[in-house]
Amino acid sequence: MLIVQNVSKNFGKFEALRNINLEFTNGVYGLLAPNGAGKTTLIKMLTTLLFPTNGEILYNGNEITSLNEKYRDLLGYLPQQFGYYKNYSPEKYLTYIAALKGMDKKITKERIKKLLTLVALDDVSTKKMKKFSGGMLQRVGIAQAMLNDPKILILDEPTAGLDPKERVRFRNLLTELARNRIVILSTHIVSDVESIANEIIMIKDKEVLYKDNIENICNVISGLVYETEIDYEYAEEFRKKYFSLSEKQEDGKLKIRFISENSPTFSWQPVKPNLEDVFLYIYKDETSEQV
Ligand SMILES: Nc1ncnc2c1ncn2[C@@H]1O[C@H](COP(=O)(O)OP(=O)(O)OP(=O)(O)O)[C@@H](O)[C@H]1O
Repeated sequence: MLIVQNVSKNFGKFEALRNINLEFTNGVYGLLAPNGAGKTTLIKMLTTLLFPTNGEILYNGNEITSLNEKYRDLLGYLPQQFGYYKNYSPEKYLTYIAALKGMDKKITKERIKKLLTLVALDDVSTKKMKKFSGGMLQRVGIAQAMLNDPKILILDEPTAGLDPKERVRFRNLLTELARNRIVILSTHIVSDVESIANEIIMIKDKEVLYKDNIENICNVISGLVYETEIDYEYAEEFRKKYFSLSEKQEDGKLKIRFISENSPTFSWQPVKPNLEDVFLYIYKDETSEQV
């Protein structure tokens, strides 16, 4: 089990994270927050690239930095930007990374073959990566992070640049990988984690706001989400009164999904909140550019 205990991180006088407490067992965890909330900072501490200013991170009761190599052997990490050599093939690249990790040559060969099949790159294993799509490169990145069969797999914004089809494939792969390990996935895109995460962690104002399953998180705004149809002329006034979640043109009217804490009128349809609704509501004060 991986435990983050009373962890804070300051950069000089700037406080990036405050009093973070988290527990991870096997499964997929979605670290979901807008850009700049501190996801990468938390991930860098989990991967020992940064040290907490206060508090500690424990793996099976031991402080991770004191475990040194032993911890890094348990860890697979795909950073936001992963470096690869475009003139290398996936096979050559993975062999190179395995050598850097000091892995046994015989084991390496077998392992690379299996991993390339797992990430569906076996048919291009000897092709140079320079012609690969974003999705193919991300899968090479995952294979690289999986080389040592890690107990903890950490992926920082792994779906950036993937098309919708590649995202689906990627999600299915993660579910497969999470059966017997901790997978922590950071993203600011709700749909990346909505269908696969066992738990969602949301960070707001430098602290953990929620760490729970999706149903419980959605219950936070249960009874507050509605849909209704209004005339376009009335839209601006309506948006001032209620928080608009989404809007769609339908038969000359505006179909609007929104949050209201007032008692409903007869023309409002109560609807079940989803994770996107919670995300938009929780981070409503952040600029839309950040979200
Ligand atoms: N080395 C650093 N020195 C000073 N401030 C930093 C440093 N690294 C991060 N920060 C600040 O800490 C805050 C959190 O940054 P972080 O990169 O962890 O956010 P994030 O949620 O991962 O966003 P993104 O997805 O854009 O990386 C930001 O305000 C950032 O400017």
